Amino acid sequence: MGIRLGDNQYGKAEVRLVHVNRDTDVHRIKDVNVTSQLRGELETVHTLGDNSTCLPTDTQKNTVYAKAREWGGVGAVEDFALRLARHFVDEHEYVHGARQEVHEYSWERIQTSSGPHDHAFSRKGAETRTTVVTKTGDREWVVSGFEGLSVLKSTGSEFHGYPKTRYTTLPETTDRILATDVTARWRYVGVEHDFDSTYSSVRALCLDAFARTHSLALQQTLYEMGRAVLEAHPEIAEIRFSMPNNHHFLVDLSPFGLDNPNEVFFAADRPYGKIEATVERDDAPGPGDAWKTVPGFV
Ligand SMILES: O=c1[nH]c(=O)c2[nH]c(=O)[nH]c2[nH]1
Repeated sequence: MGIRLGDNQYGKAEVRLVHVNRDTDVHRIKDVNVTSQLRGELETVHTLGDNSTCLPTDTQKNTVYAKAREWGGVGAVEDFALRLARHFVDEHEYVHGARQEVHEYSWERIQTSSGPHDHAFSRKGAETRTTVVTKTGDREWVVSGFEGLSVLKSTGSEFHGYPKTRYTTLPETTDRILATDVTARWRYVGVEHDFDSTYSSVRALCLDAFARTHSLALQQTLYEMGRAVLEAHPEIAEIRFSMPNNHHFLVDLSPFGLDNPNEVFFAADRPYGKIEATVERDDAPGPGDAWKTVPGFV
C-alpha cells in the first residue's frame, strides 16, 4: 500500500492589521484580516519533520505587519495581497506558490456637530470586502468580492408560476418583500487593475440592479446583477453569487379582527432559500488556479 502527501498549504490565518496613515492630522485607517498560506517544498516537513524549508507561520504573520510599514500602508487589498504573494515566492527559493486572502472592514469618519472628525471613525455596516490572490510560480490570479451586503425591497417582487405538487403550500404572490445578504466573488482577467474603483463600481452596479429589477424570482435578480457587472467590466471574466432568500411572512392578523395589506411581516431567520449561480462570459479565459482554494458556491 502506497501512501503519499497530497496537496497542502500552510500559513497564518486571520492576521488582524490596522494601519493608521498619519501623513496629516486627518488620519486615514485601513482595517484588514490577512490569511497567508504558502506552498512549495513541504514534503519532508510532513513526512520527516524536517523544517529546513518551512517558513514559520509566525514569520508570515510578522511579514504582514512589517510590509504594511515598509510599503507605507496597505492600499487596495488586491495589491497588498499580490505584493505579499510575490514577496514570499520571490524571496524564498523553497516557496513555489502562495495564497493570500484579505478581508477589509470599512470605517467612515464620524461627522460631528463641528464637522468631520480628524481621527474618530464608526464601522460601516457588516459588509466586508474580500480578495484571494493565488500565485503558482509566475502565474497569478485575483478573485475579489464582498460579503454581507444586506439589501431589501419592500415591493417590486413576485413569485408565482412554479410547479405545484401535493407538498406545495406556498401561496403565489405578486407583491412580497425581497431581502438577501449578497456574497459575491468575481474573477479578474489579469492582475493590473484599479481594484478600488472596480470594487466600488461592482458594488454600485449590484445595488442598482437589485433595486431596479422588478423581480419574478431572486434567481432573476441575481442574474441581472451579474449581467450588469459583466457588461460594464471587461476586466471581469465571471462573477459568482451566493444569496439567501431572507423570507418575510405576512402575519395573519385576522384573529384580532385586523386586515394585513402587506404591512406586518414576520422576518424569519431560518430556514432560508439559498440561491447560488455564476454569471460568466462565454469568451473568458479559463480560470487556471483562481478558484482552487476559494470556496465555490456551485
Ligand atoms: O425567488 C424565489 N426563488 C425560489 O426558488 C423560491 N422558492 C420559494 O419557496 N420561494 C422562492 N423565491
